[in-house]
Formats: sequence, structure tokens, C-alpha cells
Amino acid sequence: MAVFTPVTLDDLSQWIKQFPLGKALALKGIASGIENSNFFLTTERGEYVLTIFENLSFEQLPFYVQLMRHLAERGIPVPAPVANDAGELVVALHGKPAAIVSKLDGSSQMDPQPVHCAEVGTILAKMHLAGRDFPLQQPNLRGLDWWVETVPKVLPFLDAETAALLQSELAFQREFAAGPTYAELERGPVHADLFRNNVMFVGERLSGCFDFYFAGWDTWLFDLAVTVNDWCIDLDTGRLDEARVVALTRAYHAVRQFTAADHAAWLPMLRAAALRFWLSRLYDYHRPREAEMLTPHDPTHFERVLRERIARGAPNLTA
Ligand SMILES: Nc1ncnc2c1ncn2[C@@H]1O[C@H](COP(=O)(O)OP(=O)(O)OP(=O)(O)O)[C@@H](O)[C@H]1O
Ligand SMILES: N[C@@H](CCO)C(=O)O
Repeated sequence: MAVFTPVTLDDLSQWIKQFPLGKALALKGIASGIENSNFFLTTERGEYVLTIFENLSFEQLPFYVQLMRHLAERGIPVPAPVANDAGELVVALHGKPAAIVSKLDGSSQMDPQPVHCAEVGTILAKMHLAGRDFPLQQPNLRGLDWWVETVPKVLPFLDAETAALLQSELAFQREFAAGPTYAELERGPVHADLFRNNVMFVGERLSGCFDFYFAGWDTWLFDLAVTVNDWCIDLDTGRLDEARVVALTRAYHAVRQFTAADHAAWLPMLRAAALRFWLSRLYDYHRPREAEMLTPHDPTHFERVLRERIARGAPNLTA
């Protein structure tokens, strides 16, 4: 379960008074998720989600919660943070940063079809465009610098062939990121973790996306690659399903047209997106963890995805 910091209704009775939400009526821990403690919170004003941030600091959080507010104000269906009477969106609870956000309708679609992928492509492109005038900047904290720093930490746990793949992919990505095509890619605040479990659907209609806590400044194409590498693949083999790739990328392109640099960078970015999650999963798997932490995600899944992209490439971005 994913409640690392227990909270009771009693704990909230005073604390909630700083928010314009009336009394807290019910509180229920949410079992899924591995990063934060999440609760469904019912108040006199309606249904919300209370998050206690286990790893992010008070300094890092404004970027994420302000981004959610910015996007929500522009009509993107993301959780809207609730400000307290002092206008603050992040407030201490049990000594840790906490926030209350609106609860989204719907449930995850874990067996997506092209129709769902098209919805995701549309919302991703709208999110990118809506982020263009977002004033705060924070790098993607799981970007290239983090990869360079983290690869040596996991190498000792890998056999020689796997270690060689990790090192050669990192070298490839460093070279690509230093080149002219990468420099031309458009960038801005991106979600960077828009997996199936972070999007809600009501039937075939996308009702919202959440979990912005890996968001950061990066290329729009990297965000698209992260999304395609989860939504449009066969989970057993890591292979891309062309019908879903076409549905997602066409819908994206209908809102935000691809550039020549996007076309040229598509395969390298799909590889970068696979490397990013292979590496974070390796790191989570091998680092010493606190007793109550959950079973980590399987790193070999994204190793397979990376090997697939290198061996088989990807369909061209729809023009
Ligand atoms: N605003 C929201 N509206 C409705 N449900 C939400 C909302 N935020 C979170 N949830 C629910 O809580 C669960 C856990 O949230 P979330 O994925 O943000 O946690 P996390 O610990 O950051 O997880 P991870 O990083 O592993 O995805 C989600 O799967 C979803 O069911
Ligand atoms: N989406 C990440 C988990 C963090 O949200 C993964 O699958 O490794």
C-alpha cells in the first residue's frame, strides 16, 4: 500500500480550517502509487485528493502545483490545487509538504485501443501548447544529467552485456543531445510520466490526467516518446503497435504540427524515453530502500523496450 505517512480525520480537523473546504468528513488511503501518500478526502464542499509528498521538498513543489493550476485554468483536465487562506498551495502536514487537489472522474484504461490513444495524443499536444506561457522553470530532474550521474551507480549490479548496452545507449544519447537536431526541438514544461495509470477515462472519453511530480522542462518530443512507449506497446514484448502509434501521433499532430526536427529525432527520443525508465527502475530496484517501500517496478521491461527500438526502429511520425 502507498500510505507512508498515516493521517486520521482527527489530524485534519484543525488543519483543514485554513482551506475554503468546510469540515473534513471522510478520509481514505489510496493503495496504488509508489511515490507519495495519497488519500481521497471528502469535505463539506466535495471530493478531493490529499497528497503528502514523501520525496519532494518545499522548494521543488511550486513548479508542479503551479503547473497544474496553470493547465487547469486553461481548460486542460488536470487536478486543480486548492489554495489556503494565505494563497499557499503547499502546506506542511505532519512536518511534510502536502497539497489538496480536485478529484478527477473516471478510471484508468489499462488495455488501451486506438480510440483511447487518440484522446491521449490530443490532450498531450494541448498540454504542451497551454504550457508555453508558464513562467516557472525547473529542469526535468530525471533528464540527461541524472542519467549521467546514475548509470555508474547501477553498473555494478549488471552483467557485462547489459552494462555495455546501458553505457552505449548513454553515449548515444549524450552525442545526440549535443547535436543540431536536438537543439531545434521545441521545449517547455512537460509531464514526462504520462503512463496508462496516470490518465482517467469515462468510457472512451479522457476525463483527466494527473501525477505531475516528474514534470519538468524538456522537449515536447521526449514527452510524446514517453507516452507512446507506454500506451502503444505490447507489454509482453515491448513492441510498438502501429495502429495505436498512428492514432496517438496523428491526434497529437492535429493540435501541434510536427517539425522536421521532430521527424529526425523520433527514434532517438523513443530510445531516450526507454532509457530514462530503465535507469530509474534499475536505480529503485538496487538502491537500499526503507522497509515499508513497495515492490519496485520491473526494470527488464524497459530494457526490452530499448532493445526493441534499437533493433526494429519505429513507424515514422505521421505527417
Ligand atoms: N486528482 C486525482 N483524482 C482522482 N484520483 C486520483 C487523483 N490523484 C491521484 N489519484 C488516485 O491515486 C492513485 C495514486 O496517485 P499517483 O499515481 O499520483 O501516486 P504516486 O504515489 O505519485 O504514484 P506513481 O508515481 O507510482 O504513479 C492513482 O492511481 C489514482 O487512482
Ligand atoms: N511511470 C514510472 C513510475 C513512476 O511514476 C514507471 O513506470 O517506472
